[in-house]
Amino acid sequence: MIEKSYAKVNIFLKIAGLRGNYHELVSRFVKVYNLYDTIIFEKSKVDSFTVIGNFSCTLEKNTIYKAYLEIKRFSGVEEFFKNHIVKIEKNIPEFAGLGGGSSNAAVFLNMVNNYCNLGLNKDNLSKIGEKIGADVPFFIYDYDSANVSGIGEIVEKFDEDILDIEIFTPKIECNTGEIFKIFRESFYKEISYEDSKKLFLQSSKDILSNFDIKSANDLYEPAKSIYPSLENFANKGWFFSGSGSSFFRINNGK
Ligand SMILES: C[C@@](CO)(OP(=O)(O)O)[C@H](O)COP(=O)(O)OP(=O)(O)OC[C@H]1O[C@@H](n2ccc(N)nc2=O)[C@H](O)[C@@H]1O
Ligand SMILES: Nc1ncnc2c1ncn2[C@@H]1O[C@H](COP(=O)(O)OP(=O)(O)O)[C@@H](O)[C@H]1O
Repeated sequence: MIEKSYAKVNIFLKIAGLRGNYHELVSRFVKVYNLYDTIIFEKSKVDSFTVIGNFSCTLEKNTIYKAYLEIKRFSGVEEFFKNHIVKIEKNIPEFAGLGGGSSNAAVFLNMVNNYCNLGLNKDNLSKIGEKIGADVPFFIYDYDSANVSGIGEIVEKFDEDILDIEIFTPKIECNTGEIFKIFRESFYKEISYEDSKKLFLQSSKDILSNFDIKSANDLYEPAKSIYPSLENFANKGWFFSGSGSSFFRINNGK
C-alpha cells in the first residue's frame, strides 16, 4: 500500500514567545495536496532497519530512522523491520520550509501503528512525533488546515475549503536554526494572545488578503537578511513558507 507524505505551507507564522532555545509560534498549517513524497513498506529480509530513497543525509540523521528508534520499543516493530524495508520516493524539496522530513516521520509512525496493530491513538503518536521535529504533530493528525501553537505540539483542526496552493522553491537552502537565531538577535517581536486568537478565527484566504509577505511570516525578514537573493522571488501575491526558501500563493477563485 503506497502512502502519500504531503508537504505543508505556513499561511502565517508569528512568534509568540520563547521556550529555552526554542521559539513558541502561532501558525496556520495547510496541507499541500499537489506535492508529496510516497512511502511503501516492501517485503524483504534484512539484518537492520533499511530506508531506500534519495536523501541528502545519512541514515542516522533521517527523520524516518529517528521515528523508528522512538517506536521500535513497541511489540512486533523490530521483527517487522527485519522482514520489510522502507522505500521513499522524494518529491518534496529539502530545506524548503515545506516540512518534508517531518511529514515523512509522521506518515511512517502512522503506518507502523497500522501495520503492527499497535493500537496507539493520534495523541499517543503525536507525543512520540514531537521528539523528532516541531512539525511532526501536524502531520500525525493529518488535517487539511490546522491552527498550530506551542512548539508545534498543539494542533487544532481548522475548518475551511481545501486550498489550491501553488509553490515555487528557489535553489536556496535555508538553514532553519540560523534564521531563528537572527530573528532572536535582530528581529525579535511577539504576537499578543488576543491577536493570535483573532488570526486563528479567520480563513486562510482572508488572512492573506490582509497581510503581505513580511507581516504574514516573522521569519521572512531574518531569512532575507541571510539570503538577500530571496527578495528576487518575492513577487506580489506570493508568501513565504516556514523558514523557507519556498514561496506560495493560493489559486482558488483567481
Ligand atoms: C520553521 C518551521 C515552521 O513550520 O518549519 P520549516 O521551516 O522547517 O518547514 C518549524 O518550526 C521548524 O521546526 P523543526 O523542523 O523542528 O526545526 P529544525 O530544523 O529541527 O530546527 C532547527 C533549529 O531551529 C530552531 N527552532 C526550530 C523550531 C522552533 N519552533 N524554534 C526554534 O528556535 C532551533 O534552534 C532548532 O535547533
Ligand atoms: N526524510 C527526510 N526527508 C527530507 N529531509 C530529511 C529527511 N530526514 C532528514 N532530513 C534532513 O532534514 C533537513 C531538511 O528537512 P526538511 O523537512 O526537508 O526541510 P524543511 O522542514 O525546511 O522543509 C535536511 O538536513 C535533510 O537532510
